[in-house]
Amino acid sequence: MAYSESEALRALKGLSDPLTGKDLVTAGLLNALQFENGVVRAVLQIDPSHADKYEALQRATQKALASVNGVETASVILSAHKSAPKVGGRKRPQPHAARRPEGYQGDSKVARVIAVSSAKGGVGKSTMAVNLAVALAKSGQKIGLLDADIHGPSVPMLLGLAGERAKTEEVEGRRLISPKIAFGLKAMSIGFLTDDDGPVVWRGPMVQGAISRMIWDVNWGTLDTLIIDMPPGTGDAQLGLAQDIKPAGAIIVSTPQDLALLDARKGVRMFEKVGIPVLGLIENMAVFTCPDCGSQHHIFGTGGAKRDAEKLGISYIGAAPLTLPIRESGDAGKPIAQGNSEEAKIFDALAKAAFN
Ligand SMILES: Nc1ncnc2c1ncn2[C@@H]1O[C@H](COP(=O)(O)OP(=O)(O)OP(=O)(O)O)[C@@H](O)[C@H]1O
Repeated sequence: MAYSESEALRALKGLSDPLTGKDLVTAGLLNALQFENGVVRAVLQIDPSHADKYEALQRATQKALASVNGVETASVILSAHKSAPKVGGRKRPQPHAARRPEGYQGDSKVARVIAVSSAKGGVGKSTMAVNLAVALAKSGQKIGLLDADIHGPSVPMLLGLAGERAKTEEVEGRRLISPKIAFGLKAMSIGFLTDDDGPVVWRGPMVQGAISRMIWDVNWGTLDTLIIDMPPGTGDAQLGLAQDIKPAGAIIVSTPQDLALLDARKGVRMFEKVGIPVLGLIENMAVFTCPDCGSQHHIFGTGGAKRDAEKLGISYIGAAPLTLPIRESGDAGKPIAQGNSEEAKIFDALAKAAFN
């Protein structure tokens, strides 16, 4: 039998909200319910201060949805996200009360979303995401960059925006967060939304809620590409995030080191699991050229990334070298891709190859 939303809602009405005792639909927990190609996705909007109490409900919801006719896979995400408050009293028509508008924010025109991911920390994923974004913006494209690395947001520093705070603005009756503009692109990071400089220690559902908020409640306007700098790793948090964001494709960044490549394989599998195409692998820190004598050193090994990409059946987009100017420009908040250096040309070529 084919999937029917009313059957799914009936199944959900059999589950109760641990706080109010009401069924989860009546309690208003159901924030989104979508079905596509055998996969049903639900988002439960919860109060983050009671996140613990909802873990059992998350599992029960998943089980209930998986038993609905026509459903092959059910995925349920807990989100602390609340829709942007309406201002000015003007009501906008909502296509379905329990469904988030398609796309990344009802009012935005974001042509596509691409995730930049690494299975392992410290391989230069954020440096890569920032420089690819700057290279694309330099070529005249409208680019947004969302730092989804909640625990270690580095985009503010890499774009020279450390310490800046985001403001909000009213857009068509909704209060949205204004992105920061730097090097011709629009950027958003949790670093612009929090007040203290300490590490952000949040639980999974709260992280997802914060990232959803940055996607749906930021005034991105019209974009050719929104690049998401994903948190490193291939655990449940990253998987949930990939499902929540549903990017059109993912780029994996890895160093040539065996360990990083092994993890990169896990990253490829993670995206495959949720039906997100992997656009290819970019190798970072591939070679170091001695500035004094010009000799080349493959500090993290050589050849493995290309071989692995072939084995995994994904394309090998290209490589960036390990150079002092890349590191120094990152630390100084002036991405190297903005200029005309040799490195900038490499990022221009990588951006062209990855986002053509
Ligand atoms: N190609 C490169 N050449 C020289 N230094 C680099 C290069 N790529 C990244 N780095 C440096 O390596 C360090 C880690 O980079 P970055 O923060 O981009 O990694 P990451 O993978 O995003 O890390 P995390 O996963 O911890 O967020 C930074 O100091 C950065 O300047």
